[in-house]
Amino acid sequence: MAHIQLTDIRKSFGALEVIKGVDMEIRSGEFMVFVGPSGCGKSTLLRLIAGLEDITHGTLAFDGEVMNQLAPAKRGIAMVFQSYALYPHMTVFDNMAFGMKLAGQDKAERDRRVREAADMLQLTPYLERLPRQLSGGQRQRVAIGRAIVRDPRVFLFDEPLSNLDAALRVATRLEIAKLHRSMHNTTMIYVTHDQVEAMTLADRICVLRDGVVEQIGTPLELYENPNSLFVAGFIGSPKMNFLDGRFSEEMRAHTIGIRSEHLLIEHGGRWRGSVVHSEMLGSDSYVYVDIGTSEPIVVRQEGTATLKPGETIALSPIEHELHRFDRDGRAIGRGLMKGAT
Ligand SMILES: Nc1ncnc2c1ncn2[C@@H]1O[C@H](COP(=O)(O)OP(=O)(O)OP(=O)(O)O)[C@@H](O)[C@H]1O
Repeated sequence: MAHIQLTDIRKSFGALEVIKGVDMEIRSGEFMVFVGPSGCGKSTLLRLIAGLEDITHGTLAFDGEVMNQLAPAKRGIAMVFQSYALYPHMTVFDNMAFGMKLAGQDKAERDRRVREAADMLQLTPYLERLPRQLSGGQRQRVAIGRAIVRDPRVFLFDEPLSNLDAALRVATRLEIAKLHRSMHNTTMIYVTHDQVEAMTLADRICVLRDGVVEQIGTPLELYENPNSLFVAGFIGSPKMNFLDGRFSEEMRAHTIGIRSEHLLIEHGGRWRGSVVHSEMLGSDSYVYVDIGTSEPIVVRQEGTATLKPGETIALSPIEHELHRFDRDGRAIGRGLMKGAT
């Protein structure tokens, strides 16, 4: 259990500054997810918190205690990486118990903790197996189990699911959500590229851009009220549609944004266009429509889309769901402006 405070954290590699003054508070027991484009500094920020990189400037504190100079092993953290790095010649049990053995914990306690973690992660039937006799998802659960038994104050995950196939990712994502509920006192920080992981796991998401924090909020806050074009375009799948000034004149915005589920295909709709392509996902469909913007806009329709490429259709936005952005990409409000026609 730790409350984490980052104050004006900066990190340079030689002359290159990659973390450029980050202020952030992560509450005790919170699940914080870092997202952002490749190279924005997510992993570096996590490694600074872990103590795997030195902080160039600023203060990192856990529960008010400054961590900057403290060795990683003394911080009470456990980290799970993309590669599981299990010892190939050791059983699952020994892999999980090894750290405690090194720390001199007695056998009965090691046994108890490993069994408890194995139970939590449904690994009990595999305790005597070697890593190579496990699936990728099971191996990653062993890596998580090995971290749990250390009873960390802070749990750090760096893209732990990115080596797994789609089905295993979902299953292991659910395990991690359950784990957070059962370890509700443990602060967790999780780096991912995956929208769904970020939206489903996070209490709050931090969107990083080029070494600075762009916005921090709950998944729904970021989805519904992004404070910039950048966050609007980054959070949500499919991506928010952006329409330029030609479409937004009466809204007095430089750009307007509208999510795929807030567009209606209807006769006499406001924008005319032609269908480029439809994707059927089973429960719903994405229809791509060329209305004269630089990229086709995407419309979500329930069920199976029956529209054919080349068909002309008309679309209307649900007006109060529009997002308006100024010339600098800052959000300036939702819906039509009062008094606009
Ligand atoms: N040890 C290092 N030496 C020099 N530059 C580094 C080092 N580690 C990271 N960088 C640089 O710092 C920047 C941020 O890297 P980082 O790995 O934190 O990004 P990221 O957001 O995690 O990216 P990705 O999503 O691709 O993993 C990048 O420009 C990277 O090249």
